Amino acid sequence: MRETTISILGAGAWGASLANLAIANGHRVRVWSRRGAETLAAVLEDADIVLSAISMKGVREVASQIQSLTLSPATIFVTATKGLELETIYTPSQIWQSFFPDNPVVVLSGPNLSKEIDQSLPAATVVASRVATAATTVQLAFSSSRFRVYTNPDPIGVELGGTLKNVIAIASGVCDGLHLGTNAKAALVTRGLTEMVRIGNCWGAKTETFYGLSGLGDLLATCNSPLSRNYQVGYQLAGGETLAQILAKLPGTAEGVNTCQVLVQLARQQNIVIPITEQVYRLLQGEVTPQQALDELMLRDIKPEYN
Ligand SMILES: NC(=O)C1=CN([C@@H]2O[C@H](COP(=O)(O)OP(=O)(O)OC[C@H]3O[C@@H](n4cnc5c(N)ncnc54)[C@H](O)[C@@H]3O)[C@@H](O)[C@H]2O)C=CC1
Ligand SMILES: O=C(CO)COP(=O)(O)O
Repeated sequence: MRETTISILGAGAWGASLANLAIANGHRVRVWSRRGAETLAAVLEDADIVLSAISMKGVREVASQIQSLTLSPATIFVTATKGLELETIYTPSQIWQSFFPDNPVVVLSGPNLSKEIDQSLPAATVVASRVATAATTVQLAFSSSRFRVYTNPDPIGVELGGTLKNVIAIASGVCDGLHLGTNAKAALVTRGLTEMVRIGNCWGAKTETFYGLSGLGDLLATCNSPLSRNYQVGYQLAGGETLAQILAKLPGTAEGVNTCQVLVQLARQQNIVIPITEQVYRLLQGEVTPQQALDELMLRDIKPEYN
């Protein structure tokens, strides 16, 4: 494996885990944090790969700061953020590409609960790009005996899988918090996947991508793990806490809260039917109780499974 210079943006849970994976593979790794002493210019100097693990709300600001630096057009940008921008409905990779139109952009996403990766437990992920050689470079840089990296040619599908599942993870937390049982959970996750495909297709994502690691895989991980912050939001809402109380003590970011708002806005504009997401939104807004959200879903007009 060739030694590569990798600059990681964001020293939160996921940035730190990815930095450790890259260090364990023998690369030169520098980490930038907005609270750290090092400048972006120093951290990005001579970077072969710039990997962003910044939460959604900071992506545009950091990308715009980097735009004023001189980077080689060969520098690969990797985005590991799972969110959507409220004002533009852009995905993180679309933001990076808009600031750096001549650089390859790669999406890294999969069932990757950082706490498990920090314990060196085995995991797999996906790197996706329209530039196949860039995806392969990132695959080689991060692959190891404990982190299996697949390439994929559908970056928007891979990115949306990781982003959209966060909303279904909140719903799954509610389902478990209300002790609704295994049948209910299976129905929720499966119908949630249908919503993900429906929304993803509007963006041009391929249906098959949602049945892979970055879609179904990440859905299974986050909908079934108390380590998921999004799941925790739903679980604690079911326990009667308010969203403000939950977010005040949550360790790190639960992107599904903002993603849900963006999706409902988009679905209402474009007449996309996403009933689970709609009920999660109403719950997060305090418009319905968890039980009322469940009743709304169960009492929708009956219909064929596929249409
Ligand atoms: N923690 C996990 O298990 C995983 C997280 N992700 C995704 O990675 C992203 C980051 O997640 P975590 O590291 O868990 O969150 P975190 O809350 O631990 O860290 C967020 C990082 O973003 C930085 N940040 C936030 N706003 C910023 C701004 N305006 N300017 C500069 N930096 C800013 C913070 O300083 C921090 O370094 C999220 O989109 C999340 O969905 C993806 C896979 C796994
Ligand atoms: O995306 C994740 C795992 O793949 C992390 O999930 P949470 O952001 O819900 O903790």
